[in-house]
Amino acid sequence: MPSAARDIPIVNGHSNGRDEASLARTVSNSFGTLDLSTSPSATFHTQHSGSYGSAQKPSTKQLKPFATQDVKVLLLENVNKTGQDILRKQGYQVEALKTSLPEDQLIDKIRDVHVIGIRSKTQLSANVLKHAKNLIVIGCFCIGTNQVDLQYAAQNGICVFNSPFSNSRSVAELMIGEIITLARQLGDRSNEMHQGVWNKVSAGCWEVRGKTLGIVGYGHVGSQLSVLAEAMGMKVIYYDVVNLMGLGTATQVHTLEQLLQQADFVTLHVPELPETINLISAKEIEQMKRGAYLLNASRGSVVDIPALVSALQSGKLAGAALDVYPNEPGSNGPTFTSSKLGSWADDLRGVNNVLLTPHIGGSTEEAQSAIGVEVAESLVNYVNLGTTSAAVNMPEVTLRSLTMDEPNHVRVIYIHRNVPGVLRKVNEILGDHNVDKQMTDSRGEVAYLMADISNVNVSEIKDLYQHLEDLGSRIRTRVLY
Ligand SMILES: NC(=O)C1=CN([C@@H]2O[C@H](COP(=O)(O)OP(=O)(O)OC[C@H]3O[C@@H](n4cnc5c(N)ncnc54)[C@H](O)[C@@H]3O)[C@@H](O)[C@H]2O)C=CC1
Ligand SMILES: O=C(O)CCC(=O)C(=O)O
Repeated sequence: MPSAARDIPIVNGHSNGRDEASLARTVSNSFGTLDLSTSPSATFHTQHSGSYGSAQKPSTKQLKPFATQDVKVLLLENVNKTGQDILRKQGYQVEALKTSLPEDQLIDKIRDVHVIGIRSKTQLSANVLKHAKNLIVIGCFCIGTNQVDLQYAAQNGICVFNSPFSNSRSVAELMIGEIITLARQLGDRSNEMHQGVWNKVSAGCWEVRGKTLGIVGYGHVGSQLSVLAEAMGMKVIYYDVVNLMGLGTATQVHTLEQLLQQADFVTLHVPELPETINLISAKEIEQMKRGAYLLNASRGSVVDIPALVSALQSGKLAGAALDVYPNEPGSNGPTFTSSKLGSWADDLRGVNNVLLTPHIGGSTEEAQSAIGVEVAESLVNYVNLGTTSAAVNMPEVTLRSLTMDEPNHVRVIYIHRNVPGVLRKVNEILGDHNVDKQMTDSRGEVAYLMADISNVNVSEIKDLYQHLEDLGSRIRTRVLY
C-alpha cells in the first residue's frame, strides 16, 4: 500500500496540522469523556501487583486516535439505532442512510470516511476500497462478509468486523415457520383467500412430525434450527465440511448426496465461498426425493435458480422458500422484477408453493438491536484502542488498557507485511523508550503489532510515527495516546 496515499490523522491531531499544544488539549479533553465500558479489556484488566486496594484501582485511560469529532462514520442499509447511538456517543460524525448505494455514489462517499458500517447489500469490492483513502475499519452489521473483499482490506490495513451469531436464532425461527408453511401450502392458500378464493384441500399437505430435515451447513444457524426442528418431532440429519457434534439426536451424514437422498426438507446455511456457488444445481436437485422442499436462507449464489424453477414446474420438488437471491434490490419498493434483476425473478413469482421473502432472515428487533451494539462496540474499540478481537480479516490482537497512572505511555499499532525481520526493525525504533508490553500476530500476508511504550513526550510522537512509516514493510501505522 503506498503510504503517501493515506491522509488519516493517525497520530492525534498531527496530520490535521495541529501543533503540540493543541495536541495536548485534545488528549486531556478526551479524558473522562467516554463510557469506560467501551474498553475491551475492562473485564480482564491486570492489576498492579498488590499496590491497589479495590477502592484505589487505577482508572482506565481512554486512548483516542485523534479528536473524536474528526472521525467520520458512514452507516448504510438502516443500521439499527443501538449502533448509531454508540457511535454518536463517542462524538464521531455519523451519517446514517437507510439504503445501500450504487457503486458510483459509494465511491464518492467512501473517499472521506474513516469508518463504514454496512449490511449484506453494500459491495465493498477492491475497486470501491481503493478510493477509501481514509478508511481504517469496516463494520458488517450482519453475519455474512462475502460482500467485502476481505483480503484487499487486510492488505491495505482496513480491519473488518461482523456479528457472528446475533441473528442466528431469528433465521432458524424463520426456517421453522417456512417448513410448516410449505408443508401445508399456506402461502398459496393465503394468496387465494386474498383474491376471494376459498380452496379447502388436503392433497399434498403434510404434518412435519416424523419428516426428515436435512441441514446443509451446521454452524450457528444450522445448529439452532436443528434443536427447534427436533422439538417438533422431525428427524434431523446434517452435512458439513467439518466434523461436528450433532445436538440432540441429529446425525451428521458424510456426503451432500446422502443428505439430499434422505431429506424431505433441505435447508441451506453455508457461507458464500467459491465452493458453495451453485452448490445446489440441476444434478443435486435430481438427487433429492420427489416431492421434497428446498429452503435457502444463505446466499443467492448457492442455488441455481433456473434449475430450481424447472424442478418446481415439473413437480420434482413440491415447494421452495427463498430469502436470498443472485442479486437483490438496494432499497425497498417495487423492485423484485425481471426488468430490474434478471429473468429468474418473474419465473419464481410464477410457480406455486414458493415462498419469496426479501432477505429478512435476520430482520427482527432482537437481532438488529443486538447486532447494532456488538458491531458498534467493535468499531469503537478498534478506532479508540486498536484492538482487533473477533476481526474477520486480521489477526486478533489486544492488550490490557493503559491506565491514568501511565500518563506518558503511548500505544503503537503497526500493521505490516508479514515478512522476516520486521520485529527487529520496529523494536529498534521503539527501543529508545521502555516497551511495557507488546503483542504481535499474523494472518496470512498481514501482521499486526501492538505495543504500549512508556516515557514518551508528546514532542517525540511525530518522529516515532514517521520512523515506523518509513519502514518498507509498513501497511499502516497508528499511534494512540
Ligand atoms: N438470510 C439471512 O438474513 C441470513 C443469512 N445468513 C447466511 O447464512 C450463512 C450461515 O450462517 P451461520 O450459520 O451463522 O454461519 P457459520 O459460519 O456459523 O456456519 C456455516 C457452516 O457452513 C459450513 N460449510 C462451509 N462450507 C460448506 C460446504 N461447502 N458444505 C457444507 N457445509 C459448509 C461451515 O463448516 C459451518 O459449519 C452466513 O454465511 C450468511 O451468508 C446469515 C444470517 C442471516
Ligand atoms: O440483515 C441483513 O441485512 C443481512 C443478514 C444476513 O444475510 C447476514 O447476517 O449475513
